[in-house]
Amino acid sequence: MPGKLSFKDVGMSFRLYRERVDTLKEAVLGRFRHRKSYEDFWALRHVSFEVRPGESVGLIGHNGSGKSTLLKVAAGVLRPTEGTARVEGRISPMIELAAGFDPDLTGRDNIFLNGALMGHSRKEMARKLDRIVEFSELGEFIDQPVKNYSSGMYARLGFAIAADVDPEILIIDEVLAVGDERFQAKCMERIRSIRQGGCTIFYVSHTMGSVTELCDRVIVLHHGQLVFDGAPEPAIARYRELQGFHPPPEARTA
Ligand SMILES: Nc1ncnc2c1ncn2[C@@H]1O[C@H](COP(=O)(O)OP(=O)(O)OP(=O)(O)O)[C@@H](O)[C@H]1O
Repeated sequence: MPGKLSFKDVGMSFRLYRERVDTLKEAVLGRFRHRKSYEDFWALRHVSFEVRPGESVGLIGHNGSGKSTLLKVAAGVLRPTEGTARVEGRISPMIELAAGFDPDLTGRDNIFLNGALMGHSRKEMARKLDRIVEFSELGEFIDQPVKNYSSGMYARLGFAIAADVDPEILIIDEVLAVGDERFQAKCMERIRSIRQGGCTIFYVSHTMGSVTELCDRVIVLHHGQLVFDGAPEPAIARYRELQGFHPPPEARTA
């Protein structure tokens, strides 16, 4: 059964601590300023949307617009400060490189660890192991501690696991960006087939071509607010307009 997601008026704030910047001179002159030593920063505010079973939804926005934060709330890694985020179904998050990996364990052991986190028994994971290792193309590195991996190697393993644990909702963050071109193409192929299998997909990317290709619908975040939710083309146009970006005609869908 494909899963679904529902966000109602979700807000996520972080407390940003400031260092006091009063200089000695200011102190001597008695010009103390009483500043707050922290402020609350809303990375997401009033975000509401639904992802229905089997839908493939894209999430785009400028750097720092709140995409990863939204995915972390969806995956239950962060609890929203306001509102409610509901997830129905087994979610397979590929959020940030190395999330969910224990750096001291080998790639192989991390496959079992991630499988367990997803509710799979050791026996089930042992059945999937060869396929995951083969897809990751890590070769003998699979028996090295993952702290020795490059970012591309992390991404390969992360993707290979997430794509093979029979998710009901597959969350894909920008991880593909660090893989080399050939591996990216292989991942896209796998995502297409997972999508055809009816899995619900939530896809974050800065590569508009892949968003257009993979997504039925696209959500645009801008400074933590949801500013558009609709068809891919107008969503991308809105995103570019907000950035004041006008691509040359030949790059419009790239
Ligand atoms: N743990 C945290 N503590 C404080 N601020 C945070 C924390 N996590 C995220 N932020 C801030 O929240 C904002 C949104 O960050 P987020 O990583 O969600 O953006 P993003 O859209 O995924 O960006 P990018 O495209 O660069 O990956 C940023 O200003 C970031 O600095």
